[in-house]
Amino acid sequence: MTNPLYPAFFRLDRLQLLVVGAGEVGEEKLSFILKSSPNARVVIVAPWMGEELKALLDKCNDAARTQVQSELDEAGFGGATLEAARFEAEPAAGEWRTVAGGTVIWYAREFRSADVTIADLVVAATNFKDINLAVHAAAKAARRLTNIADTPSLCDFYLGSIVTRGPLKIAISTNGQSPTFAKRFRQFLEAELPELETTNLLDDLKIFRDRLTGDFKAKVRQLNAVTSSLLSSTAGEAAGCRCPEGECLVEAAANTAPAAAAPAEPAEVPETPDSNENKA
Ligand SMILES: C[C@@]1(CC(=O)O)c2cc3[nH]c(cc4nc(cc5[nH]c(cc(n2)[C@H]1CCC(=O)O)[C@@](C)(CC(=O)O)[C@@H]5CCC(=O)O)C(CC(=O)O)=C4CCC(=O)O)c(CCC(=O)O)c3CC(=O)O
Ligand SMILES: NC(=O)C1=CN([C@@H]2O[C@H](COP(=O)(O)OP(=O)(O)OC[C@H]3O[C@@H](n4cnc5c(N)ncnc54)[C@H](O)[C@@H]3O)[C@@H](O)[C@H]2O)C=CC1
Repeated sequence: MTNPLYPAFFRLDRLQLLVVGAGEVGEEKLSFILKSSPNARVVIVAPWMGEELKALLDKCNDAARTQVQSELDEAGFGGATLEAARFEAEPAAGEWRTVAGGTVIWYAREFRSADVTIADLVVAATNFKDINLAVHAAAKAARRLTNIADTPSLCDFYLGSIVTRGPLKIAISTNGQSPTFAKRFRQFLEAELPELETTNLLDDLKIFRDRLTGDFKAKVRQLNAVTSSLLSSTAGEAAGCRCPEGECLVEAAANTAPAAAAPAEPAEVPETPDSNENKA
């Protein structure tokens, strides 16, 4: 079977998300969305909201109340954010903030076609096929990107399992074939990828990258040289080396760190088939 899905990473603080339905599935979708993108702006339309989702949102809100601006800035969530979308002259049944400046607003009523106009992305998660179909029809008529949770064939995009390690974000999809495998593979990667070392490695690489001078090709050469140990550690594993607890990566991070402190002269590295030098 072919797999033509194209992954992209959305900035949900700049986009408005509409979720129709706030029961079990709405809770599952929103818990992962807010975990990965706590700065998201979300509008929920549903006559009732499940207790678990309410509890999750209350917890986010409580944490947000004790948040101080400096912590937000430090976590990279500072600065201007977009206002959350609202339905004019309609009272919200609930409004929650998150630590990262995200907002969730709930309107306790049935879905109306015009609701989709406030959103860039629409997720339908009600337990009624006909309502989900109505959400799909309205969203597509308004050319919104649409996810109909119970009908993969109507989805413009799938929600994936997500692994976050500092700046590294990995999204997993099985092309809709086995969400349970996506979940298990997430758990596998979460267990394998050390949080601190992965974050440090990427932070060092950013420092190194920011200090590079010279033309594009020279920069690519230096970045390839300093990261080549990452590939050799993978090659080591392929050759039978089983490093427990992600030690290969830790080692690679350690080897990379000194280079981050003082960028080396452009190193001559052999061309590899995946060399990026000619790509902008
Ligand atoms: C197409 C897709 C559309 C979409 O929702 O975007 C879709 C569709 C459906 N899911 C169903 C069931 C389950 N979904 C999960 C879990 C997750 N589902 C997620 C994504 C996706 N689910 C998209 C494809 C992703 C891909 O390409 O792989 C994850 C990854 C992300 C997320 O939800 O945010 C999240 C794991 C998050 C994590 O833990 O990391 C579990 C397991 C569990 O809950 O423990 C079960 C029960 C067991 C099972 O069926 O596997 C059903 C049948 C409903 C029914 O039978 O009534 C449908 C409809 C159908 O397939 O027809
Ligand atoms: N994609 C996925 O990962 C999964 C999808 N599903 C499918 O998702 C669907 C939803 O199931 P649950 O969340 O368990 O249902 P649920 O009964 O827990 O919640 C339904 C929600 O829809 C809302 N709703 C009902 N009528 C509405 C209307 N006219 N307008 C707006 N909101 C309305 C309710 O207020 C409630 O919040 C099912 O069809 C199920 O097959 C189920 C499991 C996983």
